[in-house]
Amino acid sequence: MQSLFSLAFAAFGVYLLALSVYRLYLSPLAKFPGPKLAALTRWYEFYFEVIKRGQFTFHISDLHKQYGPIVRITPHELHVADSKFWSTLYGPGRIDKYDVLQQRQNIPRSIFATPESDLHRLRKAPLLPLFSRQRISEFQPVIREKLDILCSKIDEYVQSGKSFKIDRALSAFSGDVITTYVFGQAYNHLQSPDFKETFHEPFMAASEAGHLANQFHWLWKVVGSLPDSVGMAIQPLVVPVILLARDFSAKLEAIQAGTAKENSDHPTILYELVRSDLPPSEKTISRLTEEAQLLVAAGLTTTSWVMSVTAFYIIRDKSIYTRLRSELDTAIPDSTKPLSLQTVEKLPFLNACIREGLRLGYGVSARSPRLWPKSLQYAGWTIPPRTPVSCTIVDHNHNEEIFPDSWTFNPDRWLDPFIEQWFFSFGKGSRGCLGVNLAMAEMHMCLSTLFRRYQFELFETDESDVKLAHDFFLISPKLDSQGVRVNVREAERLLD
Ligand code: HEM
Repeated sequence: MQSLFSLAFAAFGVYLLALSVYRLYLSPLAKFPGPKLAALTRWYEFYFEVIKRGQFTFHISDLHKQYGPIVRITPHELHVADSKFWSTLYGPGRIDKYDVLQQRQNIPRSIFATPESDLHRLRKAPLLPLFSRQRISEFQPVIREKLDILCSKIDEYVQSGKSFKIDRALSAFSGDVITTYVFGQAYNHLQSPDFKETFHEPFMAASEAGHLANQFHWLWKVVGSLPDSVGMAIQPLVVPVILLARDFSAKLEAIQAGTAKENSDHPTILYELVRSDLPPSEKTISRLTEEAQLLVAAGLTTTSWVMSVTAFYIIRDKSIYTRLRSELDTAIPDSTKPLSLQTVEKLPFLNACIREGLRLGYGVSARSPRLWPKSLQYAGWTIPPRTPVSCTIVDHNHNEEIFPDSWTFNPDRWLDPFIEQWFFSFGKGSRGCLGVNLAMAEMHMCLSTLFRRYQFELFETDESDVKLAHDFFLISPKLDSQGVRVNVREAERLLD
């Protein structure tokens, strides 16, 4: 028995040795620059993502300073820090995503996580028309209705003189907008006292757990199979995501059974997907639940975070605030009348503030590798076909040649039309953001309303509360941040 054990141990040792020799010297990626440890094992990535909690993105930026614009970051992956390469890598064409990352968010059959480009195309097709400019324009009354609720809640802070967390208010707003569009009914987080109840914490916890699931693909299955009480004891924040998925499933069952009541004022995504000509295998409750989870998470966390970052910088800088207020006062002479998206989306300075907020808020901070079917050329290097290669928005947004003084919030840089070609915040190509029109509509309507109606001041909040400190795929500032806290009063009219 003991000799059998020794034999197995020795065989494992030989296997590890052979694997190491292959990865370091024989692999088609062996010639690419980068640390030997990263080429040898994914534990390198594990250390920065799991132990150091979302630090690999920053470490990759440091590796580029040492090794140049192309670096081997894992045994199987390359990373490029070059803004000019974006349009090639994320350009049009049938490009697969990296299947190793498919399990990280526990939504492997959602469009975001689907690796194969043909299957992705099939799944995305019925969603595209629902997020067109036209459809989002027709959805304005819902955004306006949620804005009215948001303003009525802010009015209570005006009356009481109490400070509040504007990031939580915006999270509740975006959450209620997207859940209304996905299910036809909101979770009414805008009504929760001090916006305490939002999906923010569960989604962030799930997002961080994704780093672990990225290494151990069975993680979500194990957590899902545990009794809730055991799961709660191990990771109390992740269980709400699993409960949420069950709630989404129950809603879908009701829709498929025809027992849920459809809202006729606007199309509702899940009803449309159930009615779509997707094959039946694509319309199962479990598959559509994953799609719903993606839509809510993608729609809520990115948009509300970018709005919070934008709001912070506008409030902090008096001259930016005053310029924006005067543009809004002119464009919206009567702030009590229904706001039109078509009016506010044309405002140059508001637009510039939002683009700059997107630049410093990033939206998504992690890499998203693509696998090209053919070999790719980059700066004299030939990248073998189907090698996972990525660029990161954080590197691009701090490219000092394109965005000089890149850590400064400077909306004016977006007033030069030349810069538009470098706007990558919503990704590119067929895998680019599905929700860009909805996100832009929410940001324009919400920020113009808030800054037209109210005068905000920061309360015990500084830049570290909005600065990316942990890449959990979603953006996280320092972990002990208390949020973006503000005092508020009614705005006085500037132009009379
Ligand atoms: C400020 C807000 C937002 C930002 C910065 C943002 C950014 C992005 C980026 C960069 C990607 C591409 C990721 C990749 O290449 O792997 C993406 C994908 C996606 N986004 Fe957004 N997003 C925002 C808001 C939204 C909203 C409101 C929705 C609404 C549901 C949404 C839904 C999606 C979906 C479904 C995908 C996956 C698309 C696909 O795989 O084909 N996003 N987003």
